[in-house]
Amino acid sequence: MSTELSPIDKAKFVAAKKAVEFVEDGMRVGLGTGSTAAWMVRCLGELVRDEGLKIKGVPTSTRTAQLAREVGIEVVSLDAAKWLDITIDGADEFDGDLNLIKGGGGALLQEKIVATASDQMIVIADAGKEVETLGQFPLPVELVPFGWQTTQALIEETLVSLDVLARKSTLRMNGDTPFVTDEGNHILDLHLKRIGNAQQTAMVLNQMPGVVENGLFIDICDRVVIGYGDGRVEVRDINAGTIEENMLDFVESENVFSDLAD
Ligand SMILES: O=C[C@H](O)[C@H](O)[C@H](O)COP(=O)(O)O
Repeated sequence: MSTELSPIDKAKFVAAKKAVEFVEDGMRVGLGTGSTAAWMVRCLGELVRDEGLKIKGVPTSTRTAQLAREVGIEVVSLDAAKWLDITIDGADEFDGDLNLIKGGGGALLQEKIVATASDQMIVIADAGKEVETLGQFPLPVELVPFGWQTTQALIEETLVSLDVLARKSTLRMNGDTPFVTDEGNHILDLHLKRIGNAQQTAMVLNQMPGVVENGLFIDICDRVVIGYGDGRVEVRDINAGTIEENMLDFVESENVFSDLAD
């Protein structure tokens, strides 16, 4: 079974497998969105089914909510949970300070609300997501549909004052129509190449009328679990640096793989 996985999927899987070790019985858990987070939801589902782990999961997208229910996790709303013990989510990029770019899958708004309402946020990622400076991955910005072109023009104008290398932006599409988020908004992807001051960029973007949220997660993530294609995992803590490195076994979770729908 494991030989069917590409090295990148193996890396995502081992990161997810390691991260669920931080989830304890009775916890309220924020469930991220994306291909890496999907592994984590499946691994949690396995613990719920096979080991009787009792958790309440707060999903960050309709996709994740559906998957969580499929694998047997009790799903509750954030308002019902009120506060979360832990959130585990993927990322598009992370830097040495564990600041992130998220939103490649368009779920950044719910993801940021959920992560911010958690005692700790753990990011799971393959090693290729680590960057020296954020910005090679296009920065997603969620916009209300009303007047989005005006908002885009305002953003492009304002980028001139920010420490970024490039300033192109594109509306994310879903075929011939604009992509629509779970909250009914659009996503503008900012092709900045290098974001010199991520905190300032995040603040300036969020002050603009029409902008709902941006994909920069600054000072939110506590730990990153980095997975490698050969099964190695590294746990990096915001305060303590690398706190654990080991190898994980692919075979023990064959039932997680066999559940895979995509
Ligand atoms: O909106 C999507 C999320 O921020 C994802 O967590 C992020 O795009 C990473 O996704 P993946 O694990 O599929 O690379």
